[in-house]
Amino acid sequence: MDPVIAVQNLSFTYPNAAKPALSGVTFQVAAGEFVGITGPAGAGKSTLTLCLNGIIPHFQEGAFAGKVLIQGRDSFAVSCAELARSIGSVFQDPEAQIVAPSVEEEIAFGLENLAVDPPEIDRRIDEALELIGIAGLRHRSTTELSGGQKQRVAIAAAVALQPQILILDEPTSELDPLGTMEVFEVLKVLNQRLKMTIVVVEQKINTLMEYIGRLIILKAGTLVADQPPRAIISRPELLLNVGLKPPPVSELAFGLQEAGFYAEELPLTVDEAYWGLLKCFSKHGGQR
Ligand SMILES: Nc1ncnc2c1ncn2[C@@H]1O[C@H](COP(=O)(O)OP(=O)(O)OP(=O)(O)O)[C@@H](O)[C@H]1O
Repeated sequence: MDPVIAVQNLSFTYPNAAKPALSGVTFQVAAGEFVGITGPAGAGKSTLTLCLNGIIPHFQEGAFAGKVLIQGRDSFAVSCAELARSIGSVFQDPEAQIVAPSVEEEIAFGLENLAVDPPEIDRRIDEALELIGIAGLRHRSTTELSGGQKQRVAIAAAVALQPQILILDEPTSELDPLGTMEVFEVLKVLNQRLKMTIVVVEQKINTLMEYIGRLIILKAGTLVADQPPRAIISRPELLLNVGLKPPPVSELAFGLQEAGFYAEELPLTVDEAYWGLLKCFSKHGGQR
């Protein structure tokens, strides 16, 4: 099947910048994938998301080379508004993204711009709020919401447009661990229930690894790894090389594996570590 996102040898340099923000980046995303993008500050993660939703090259000047194909359409040849029909965007700071005084109006905003009929707008607002688990917020003022609620409203507004692909740039950077988990649970529902393709930039590697099917690591504008999370944690140097620590449960199991004690698949979650350790313990412990 054709990829829904194809990035081919993409390079981008901001005006007057000494070096490129992205350099020869190539990867593909298939329909229904849940992909994470991580890397240190300045690695080019935000620039890459701007290339995916067409803000680069349409609204940001700079030297652009290579190709970005969204559902087979060249981002250079198609307008941002046209791309927005296939790819929804959620940015880091919901404050900057939310423009309307009430939750209902915020979600209606994008739909009105697409000239969707009022009864259909009403239906889509209900559907999006229900799906994101914030139906009770429909009539609330956007200024009264917590950071986590605002971020979920921003996701609901993007989802109401029914994009096949959702791209999020550090959507949990302002959130505590509970808010972070809530956002990722919402993304899981969108991915599993609606088969939406999700691409999320995230630095909180522990949470990210539990949800994604593949992790792309950027460093200084280049792609340094593109593998499933279990392959990444079996090579801890990949994360350490970009200043990120592997999840503690994975690190522990990796250490035990090196010492010849842990023989199971490396765990990504505490739950997986628990069962893996229990199996190893029953093998080794039985010989006491
Ligand atoms: N508008 C801009 N003009 C000039 N240079 C920019 C601009 N935006 C980003 N850059 C530079 O491009 C490079 C990549 O930045 P980018 O914001 O894409 O990285 P990032 O990985 O998202 O970083 P962070 O995690 O800090 O958000 C950096 O060197 C940054 O300074």
